[in-house]
Amino acid sequence: MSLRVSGMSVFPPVRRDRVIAQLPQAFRKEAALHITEEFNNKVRMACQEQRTGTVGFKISKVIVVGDLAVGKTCLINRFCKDAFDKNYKATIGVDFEMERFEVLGVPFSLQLWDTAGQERFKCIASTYYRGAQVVIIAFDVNDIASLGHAKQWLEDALKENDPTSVQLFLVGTKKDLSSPAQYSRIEQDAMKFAREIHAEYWAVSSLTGENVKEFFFRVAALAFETNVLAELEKSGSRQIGDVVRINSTSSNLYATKKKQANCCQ
Ligand SMILES: Nc1nc2c(ncn2[C@@H]2O[C@H](COP(=O)(O)OP(=O)(O)OP(=O)(O)O)[C@@H](O)[C@H]2O)c(=O)[nH]1
Ligand SMILES: [Mg+2]
Repeated sequence: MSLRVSGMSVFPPVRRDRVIAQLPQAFRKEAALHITEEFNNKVRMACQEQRTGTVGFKISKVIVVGDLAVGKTCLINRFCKDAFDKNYKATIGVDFEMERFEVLGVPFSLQLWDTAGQERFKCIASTYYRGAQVVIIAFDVNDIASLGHAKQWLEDALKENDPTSVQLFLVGTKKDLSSPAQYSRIEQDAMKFAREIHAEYWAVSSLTGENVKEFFFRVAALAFETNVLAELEKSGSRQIGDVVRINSTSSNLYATKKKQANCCQ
């Protein structure tokens, strides 16, 4: 498991290509979590006003689930390391990456949990599902069966979480391997399913990098927006600086960590 948390006490400037100033748009408007063009106004104002006083650690937990070998690890590696490995190495249990962003001037991190698709590791992997704010269900656009299994992955992930507060993404992988005609056929089914489960639909290629950055930017932006809105609602007139320190998602993360320690020794 690779743990890359740099600068816990002081925040070094975030990478310039991880700065999100505008709301990134959905891949398909017909299967989007919401279709507004800009960040929520309340969120923008809160970030603007508190820009200089903001301290602390704002973070969302993201889990990536889906059948074995659909390309979950490659997707994360393309985004976090700009690397692609054509050889399959099964994830054993889970893997973990931390990715730092700056959204509307506020530091924000995604904690990305890459889980195993292989049945024999599923039991370990599922102990890490808890406390997820975002669930990404990956399927291979060249393998209709992997889309069929998405529902089961969703159910398993939601068992460990509050279904009303989780943001869902359905991601078709390996787009480079399909012809436009094949792709558009599976896209119909995938978008239909995405709408049924209230997920946002994306299609990506980790080999070429197509839509990978756009996808994670969208995930980061929507997770951030939801996170801040929830905190604003909870805190009433409290400042976003306070919000950061008592973030409920982070306390969930600690709960997950404790659970991990119990299960995996
Ligand atoms: N052509 C192509 N191959 C891909 C792409 N993404 C992944 N692959 C290949 O698919 C295989 C499986 O990729 P992984 O990312 O390891 O799959 P996984 O979902 O993490 O698998 P588990 O960890 O077992 O659950 C590897 O051989 C990758 O090289 C892609 O976008 N295009
Ligand atoms: Mg993997």
